[in-house]
Amino acid sequence: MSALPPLRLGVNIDHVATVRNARGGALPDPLRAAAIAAAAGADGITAHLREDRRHIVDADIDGLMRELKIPLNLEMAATPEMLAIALRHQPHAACIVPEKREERTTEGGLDAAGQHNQLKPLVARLRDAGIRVSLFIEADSRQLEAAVALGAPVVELHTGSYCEAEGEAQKAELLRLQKAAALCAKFGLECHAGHGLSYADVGPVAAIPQVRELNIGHFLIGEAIFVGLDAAIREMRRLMDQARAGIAA
Ligand SMILES: CC(=O)[C@@H](O)[C@H](O)COP(=O)(O)O
Ligand SMILES: NCC(=O)COP(=O)(O)O
Repeated sequence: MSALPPLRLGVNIDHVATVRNARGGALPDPLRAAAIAAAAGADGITAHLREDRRHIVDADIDGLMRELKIPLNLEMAATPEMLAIALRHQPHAACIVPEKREERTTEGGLDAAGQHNQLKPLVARLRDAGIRVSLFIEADSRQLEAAVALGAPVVELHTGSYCEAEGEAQKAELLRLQKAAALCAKFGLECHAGHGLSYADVGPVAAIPQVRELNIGHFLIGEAIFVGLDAAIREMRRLMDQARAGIAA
């Protein structure tokens, strides 16, 4: 197999802000986490400005745009408020994610097919502003076709079901991701993946040749409590590169 394109690691710093907000103070500072992640080899930072600001808040996005030396991928719901914020900040990328106030975390992919009319103008506005638009969707051909119809150049495949499954069920979920990633190449979509990934399950997803970027957060921030953020990121990077080397050989 010819040399694969590099696999980027986006570090999601949401849950540094979760710990900070637990006491309502300024520490731990998500901006410090972003700087450590960049120094540890992260290719980008992902931050999810939720409508309820349960973790990342507007001032965090202001600070990241002011200080970050690597690309920011702003995760956002498809709302007029978030569109205005994205257009004001002009981050490198914006990833449109579904949001429910009562959810503990993202529970599934965006229904790009069912929300075509709502999403079309929003995707166009972001693209016209030069922001790389991705849609956080299920590994499903109908959603991939919808992403093409919407003019989104990138999709991020939801890996939550894969991470939660075990045994034969996890193999089936991995096959779903592999097939969707192959369809991305056929459709001309750049393929990313994320949600729930850990050391234990990142390898097979990193080994999908069409996947160009993984966005990983919760596990890394949790691991950082025990080994430090730099070491956690470097180990994730090592596992990703090891998996990638295995298919490039
Ligand atoms: C879309 C996704 O899977 C995550 O990037 C998202 O940020 C999860 O939401 P929380 O970070 O609030 O758990
Ligand atoms: N889009 C996925 C992401 O940014 C991180 O998800 P998680 O690793 O925090 O579950």
